[in-house]
Amino acid sequence: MIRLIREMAWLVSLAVKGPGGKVGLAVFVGVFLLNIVSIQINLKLIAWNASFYDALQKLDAGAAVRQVGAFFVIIGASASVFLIASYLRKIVQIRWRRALTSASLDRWLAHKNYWHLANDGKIDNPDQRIADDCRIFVEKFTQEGLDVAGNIIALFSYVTLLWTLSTFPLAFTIAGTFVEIPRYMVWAAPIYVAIGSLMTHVLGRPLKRLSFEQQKREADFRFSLVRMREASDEVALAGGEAAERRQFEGRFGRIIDNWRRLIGREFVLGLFTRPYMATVLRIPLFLALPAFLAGKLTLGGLMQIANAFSNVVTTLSWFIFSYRDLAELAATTSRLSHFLRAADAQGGHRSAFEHVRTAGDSVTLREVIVRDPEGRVLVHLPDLHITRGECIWLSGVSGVGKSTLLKAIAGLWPHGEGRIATPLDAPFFLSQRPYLPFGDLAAAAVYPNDPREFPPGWIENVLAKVGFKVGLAHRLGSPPFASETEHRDKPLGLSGGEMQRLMIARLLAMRPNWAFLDEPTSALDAQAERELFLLLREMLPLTTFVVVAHREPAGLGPLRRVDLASDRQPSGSLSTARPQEPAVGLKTA
Ligand SMILES: Nc1ncnc2c1ncn2[C@@H]1O[C@H](COP(=O)(O)OP(=O)(O)OP(=O)(O)O)[C@@H](O)[C@H]1O
Repeated sequence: MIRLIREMAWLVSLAVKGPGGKVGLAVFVGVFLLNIVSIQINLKLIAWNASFYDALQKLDAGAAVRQVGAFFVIIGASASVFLIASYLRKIVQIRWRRALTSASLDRWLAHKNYWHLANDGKIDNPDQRIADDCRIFVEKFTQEGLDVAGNIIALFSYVTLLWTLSTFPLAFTIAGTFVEIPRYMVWAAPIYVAIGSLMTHVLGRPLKRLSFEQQKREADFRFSLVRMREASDEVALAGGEAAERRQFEGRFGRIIDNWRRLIGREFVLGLFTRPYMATVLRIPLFLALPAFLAGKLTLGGLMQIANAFSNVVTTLSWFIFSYRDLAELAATTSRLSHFLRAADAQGGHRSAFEHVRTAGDSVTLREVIVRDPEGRVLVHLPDLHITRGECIWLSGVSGVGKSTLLKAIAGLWPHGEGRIATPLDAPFFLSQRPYLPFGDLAAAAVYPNDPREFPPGWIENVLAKVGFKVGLAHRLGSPPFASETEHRDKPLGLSGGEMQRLMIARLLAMRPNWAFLDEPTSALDAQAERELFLLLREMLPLTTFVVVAHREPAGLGPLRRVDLASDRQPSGSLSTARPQEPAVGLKTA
């Protein structure tokens, strides 16, 4: 519990420190003050009960009419304060959600944490945590947090009132003994609520776990739908509808299973809380009845004390009424803080490789061993020195570890050892599976740059050079180019080869000194590949190219071939010993 409160405080501090968070805090304090005003108005309403019912008892028509007028004034004030407070609370929610989302995105994107977290598999559905959990946390916290604080003050006010009103004792004889409980209405309230809270807690305890699980399963289901949308071509061509349907139903079935458990538990809890809520306004009347019947209270006094009592009980019962929301707030706090802490921990993540950036004009690998996550050796490179302007062809059978070696050089892959020295100027890495961002063809061509940074016609020219000619103007969209935040629902509709041409255009746009390309032309015929490589060499004469390819990349000029032989240790071996023979052969093609 203390840990949960600490995590909650940490999340709130992130929201407050973020952009607009401090103003949010000021508004939050304003809402809190309005809540106190609302308590004062409620006290007025309790007092109104005495005046109104006493007027009725005395059949004083003038006083009764005045009290009707007073009632509308009090209710008008109460409604206004409620509406203003509720509007301002939503303003706080906007500000704090923005700040918390921004803090989450910062942590997720920093140090390539999104990559490490995805590969570790420790954090499920980060998208849900950023999109949903930030929202739920802020909504629930601003609601429940204000309620806690407001209820503490309200409780103090109502108990004081109840204490002043309930001067009469409860007297009875039990087994011949005379018992007198002074101010029994004050004691009855907490006892009544304590029993209620205990019952609620016992019956509702599994709700937090179930609510946590429900959010996770919902996110898993949604992710599978998004994945299918992304892979619509592949699924359609493979005729995978039935298989996809099966797994959708499997995931949705898991939602239903947990949902049933959740509603079952809510039902059990409701068996207690519904009757409790229904009786909370009447019980005080019954409890104060002996005093009224004994003539110690007027009708107005009875109604006033009943109101004060039910206010004490309702305030104390806040825990019971809000159990479901509190369970959701607790689950969301755990999910979000777990995610943010994991991202923070990744920020301090140390690769097993010794990465150095040097001022020199070379990439040097010394005694580099790349391993898979289980520790098996994939690649052993005793010594590799690549100088500026060279072309390296990185070859080897499928699965030997070529892509993984590139990821290790990029500083992503953490499993292995050895020294990797890279120059200061940022190398360009092209992944085997090209990524298309939201936006039009121009945005995709120069990603991650902004197309608006390029002179008019420049991107079009590069695209034409790499082979986009037909319908290029239409595909580029009309300037100014679509914003990168604009959602692109319609796919760009590129063939595998066009996608690779687009990546070459990207390379030309970036003009890096160092380019590491993972199977950049595997979808193109030999003639097209040669033309593109000749173009690259012509336009980037000083760039170093390290190309992973299954066939010799012709057109880039003289090549040095680095062949990564398949030399894996037997499956299941966790040995850290180096292979007997170096797994690399250096040949000049
Ligand atoms: N994220 C990962 N988690 C676990 N193992 C991985 C991961 N990525 C790669 N591997 C392991 O590393 C091996 C080498 O993969 P890699 O993609 O580097 O091969 P490759 O030589 O580029 O193959 P190909 O020529 O088919 O693209 C794979 O067989 C796989 O077992």
